[in-house]
Amino acid sequence: MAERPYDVLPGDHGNRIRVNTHGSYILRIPRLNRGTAFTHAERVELGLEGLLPERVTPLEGQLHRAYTRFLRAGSPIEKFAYLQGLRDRNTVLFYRLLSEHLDELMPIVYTPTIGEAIQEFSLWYQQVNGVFLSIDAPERIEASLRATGKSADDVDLLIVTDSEGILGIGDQGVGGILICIGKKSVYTAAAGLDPDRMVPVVLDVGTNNLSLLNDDLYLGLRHARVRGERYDAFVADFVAAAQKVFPHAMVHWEDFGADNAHRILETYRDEICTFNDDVQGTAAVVAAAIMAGVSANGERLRDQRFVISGAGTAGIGVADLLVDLLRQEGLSEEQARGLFWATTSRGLVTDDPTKRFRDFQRRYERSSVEVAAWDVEDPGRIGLSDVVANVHPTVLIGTSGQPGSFTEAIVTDMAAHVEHPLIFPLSNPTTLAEATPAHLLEWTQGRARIATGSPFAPVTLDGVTYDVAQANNALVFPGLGLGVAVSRATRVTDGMIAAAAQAVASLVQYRKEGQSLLPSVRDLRRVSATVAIAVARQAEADGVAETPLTDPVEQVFDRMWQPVYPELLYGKRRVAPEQD
Ligand SMILES: NC(=O)C1=CN([C@@H]2O[C@H](COP(=O)(O)OP(=O)(O)OC[C@H]3O[C@@H](n4cnc5c(N)ncnc54)[C@H](O)[C@@H]3O)[C@@H](O)[C@H]2O)C=CC1
Ligand SMILES: CC(=O)C(=O)O
Ligand SMILES: [Mg+2]
Repeated sequence: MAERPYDVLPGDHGNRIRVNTHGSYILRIPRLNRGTAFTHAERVELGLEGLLPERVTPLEGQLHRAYTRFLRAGSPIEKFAYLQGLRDRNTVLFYRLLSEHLDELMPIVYTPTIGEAIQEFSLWYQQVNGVFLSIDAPERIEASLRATGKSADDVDLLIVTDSEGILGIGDQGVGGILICIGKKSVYTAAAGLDPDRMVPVVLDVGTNNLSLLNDDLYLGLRHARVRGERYDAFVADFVAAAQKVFPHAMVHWEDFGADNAHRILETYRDEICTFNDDVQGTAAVVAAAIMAGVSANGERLRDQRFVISGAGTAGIGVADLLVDLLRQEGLSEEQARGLFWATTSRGLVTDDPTKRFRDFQRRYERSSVEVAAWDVEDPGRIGLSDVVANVHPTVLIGTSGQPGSFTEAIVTDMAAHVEHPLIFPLSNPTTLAEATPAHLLEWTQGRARIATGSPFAPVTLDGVTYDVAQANNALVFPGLGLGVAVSRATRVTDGMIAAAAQAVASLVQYRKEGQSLLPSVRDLRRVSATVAIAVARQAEADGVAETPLTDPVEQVFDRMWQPVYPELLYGKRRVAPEQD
């Protein structure tokens, strides 16, 4: 292999780098570039004299400038574009800015703004660091992974989408690469995964989005989504190539359509180290919020009745993990499943053979005998209001992408039977939330305990300020990825997902009305480290860890990349950061 422009040397949180190039190239490599922070001595040493304005600005000053520039960018999508440019110019500055203003920048680099950026991908296109794989050229997969210039030990994580179910905005074709890039940013900001050690990948299998197919600017394959055997063979080819080129990398699947999400996870979970964020990451964070809410009510999980509105990728993932946790409370699988009612666009999942429910949904089917006794509006489609009226749920979870579907009538009905209903409108982006926290609190006179998918501002009602928990898988996947990397886990077990949920829940002691059910996004680094330690310990307990855990706290901390300018080793010399 040709000499690489730089090598990250072991130790010092990934911040000792050997530079193998010279001059202006250095400014074009985001991991090496310090822009105006290069001191005069460094500029001489590295051949950068005359390529930068005279005045040196250390990192602190650059942060001030970048933040000022960020604030001046007008709309959220302009802020997104600014940050995208910054990330591609200067890795350290971007991640330092993100870490220092996490709650302000996350909604830009992640949900909700990322949804808009994905929809506008082809118009706003600028080169991105990721891999584009075409179903029409499966023979190129391996070469494309190798074209990243990374070798077997360089990659911890592949973040992969086929873009069929991006957030709640559906099929977005090749633009889905941006969700992988957004997740990558969160992995680094939250858990310190080295940004160089992750590769975003889009599997371009075509799109059924007619607006994209009819858009001259659209950059992906111009044909309908390929399904069936060819699709499965393409995914299998990808997995085989990934195993060959990056044998130690976990494969993170993101935003696949419901069928493929569950099927792919089932196919590969016992074969490779893999994880579906929408199914398992969401499940862990939602379970954590439910555990916090249930214990705030002085109850147990087994005392609850759960209604899942939107029995798709995320909804069924949540139900499956809750069933595992209910079994830990002593219920049988059947008893645990009996506490769930799940709805889809076709209404309540029942054993009605005339309805086309999917296999993974049928695990939660209710018997026709049970519902025959219900008083319902339309027996042909038992909707959410019927379910709530007949079940009196204590927990209502929204993963349907149907904005406003938690109506005032449904919520007041639920709250008429439960002192503190747990109501989680989880759909993203913000515009797709099933209800707003302000409405939920107003309709329940402040009694509802709420968690949302996208961020919402606190709500004040009758003198109480309610912090709204953001039940987003961002509280889980970064720590999970870090725990897997530290332990070099060869599989992601159900136990590791449950451990992640319990780790998040352990960080919340619900003491006063209005408190959030989950730790704040501001605390993401602490949350992720806690999740990582729990996951690594569980990997060891489950016999899937390749690296022994001698001192998990130290091992996790050591592995976390810090956004500071690295020590550059240039030839035989050391180019020290920030000295003039
Ligand atoms: N907060 C978080 O961390 C996460 C939130 N989500 C959100 O959940 C939503 C769904 O995502 P996925 O599960 O990936 O999508 P999906 O397409 O797999 O599932 C959506 C489900 O909603 C059902 N549905 C559609 N209309 C309905 C209606 N009127 N009533 C009841 N059910 C209906 C569909 O039949 C389908 O089963 C999205 O908005 C997504 O952003 C997803 C993953 C993580
Ligand atoms: C958060 C996330 O993964 C989703 O909305 O799909
Ligand atoms: Mg997702």
